Amino acid sequence: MGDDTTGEKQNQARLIIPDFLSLQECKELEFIHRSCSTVGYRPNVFSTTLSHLIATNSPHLIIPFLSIRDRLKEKVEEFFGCEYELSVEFTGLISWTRGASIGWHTDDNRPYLKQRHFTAVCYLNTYGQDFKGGLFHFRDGHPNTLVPAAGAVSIYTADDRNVHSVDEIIEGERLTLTMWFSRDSAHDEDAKLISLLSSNMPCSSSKSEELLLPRPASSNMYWFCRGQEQNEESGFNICCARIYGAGFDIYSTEEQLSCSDFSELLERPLQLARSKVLFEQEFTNILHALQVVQFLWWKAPAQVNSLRVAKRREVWLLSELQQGKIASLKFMFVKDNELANKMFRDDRCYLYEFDWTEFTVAVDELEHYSRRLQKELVMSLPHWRTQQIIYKVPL
Ligand SMILES: O=C(O)CCC(=O)C(=O)O
Ligand SMILES: [Fe+2]
Repeated sequence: MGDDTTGEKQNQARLIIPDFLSLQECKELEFIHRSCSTVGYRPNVFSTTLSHLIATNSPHLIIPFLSIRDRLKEKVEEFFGCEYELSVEFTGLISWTRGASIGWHTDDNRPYLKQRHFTAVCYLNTYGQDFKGGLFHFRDGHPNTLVPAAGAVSIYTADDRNVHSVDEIIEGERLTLTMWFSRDSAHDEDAKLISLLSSNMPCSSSKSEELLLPRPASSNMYWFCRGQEQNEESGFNICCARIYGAGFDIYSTEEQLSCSDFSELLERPLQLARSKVLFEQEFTNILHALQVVQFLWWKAPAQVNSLRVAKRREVWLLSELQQGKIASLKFMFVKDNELANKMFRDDRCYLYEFDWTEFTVAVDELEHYSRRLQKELVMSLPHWRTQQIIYKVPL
């Protein structure tokens, strides 16, 4: 994000820090977003909120947000001189794809947004490398244009000292971690999240050992259409499109693929295939399959050297019949293949030399990763309940 862009100290209205997050932190949040996001609140925008993670049986995935969230809040309070006064009003991963943009606005520009006092936007990927378009502009003052780069954060007041806009995305997916802070503790998201967690968490000791697997929300939250009109005859399911976009196919062992219950199909066990080869293991549902695929792409470069020996799984060559089934599934879940490809096809996943052994390691590694986060969550929750605040508990 440019050179020294430390913002307008004169009126203390904005602060830009180029390397606030490590690349590893950016990649981990990217993994979470690509595994869990739903269709967002504006055209061509996707989002992953903390409450959504809790509601879809993935509460442990809020753990990677915590230290970043704590550091950001501290930074905002320090810069604006309001130590211990702010509440987090919203935390979410937001991605913008082709066609998304926003004109001049302030972040408190609606009566129901007046509680938003400060904004922090962390850029998780990089202009020119991961997406084209999507430059950020402040209308007044300096700096006026920000070129998003992974790890940078931009902090500013949500009022009219910081009228801003984002250029249209031309290609790729522009990803941010966006947070809003309020001086009004009535708008604290932590209290709501803690109460959600308490009602959604497996609390008995036997259950807390059980591996948390994602549970899809209602199918319309994953259905993307041009112009956002809900239409099953056009558009596509974003979870399927992301799996296809990474070079995999989806296979179901269901005897009959019927169109009437087609969205339920994604809530049932599914298998993954690639280049006419089927992987033995069944995944619990489409979100679980998607999570495995995204985990592989997150970890792939490092995994080659992994010493862990995976439990062996078989792979089989697909029969003609199975290939037919794969094609009908694709036809059901991706009506607009051209649009799905434009949005989610990642050529890097095709160039990469794929290997089923490495994939098997990724499946096991994901389980270890989830168990580790789960353990941390179970240990942290009592502290959060007592303090009524969500934070990284030193364990
Ligand atoms: O992503 C950005 O750079 C800013 C987005 C924004 O202005 C908003 O969501 O209000
Ligand atoms: Fe904004």
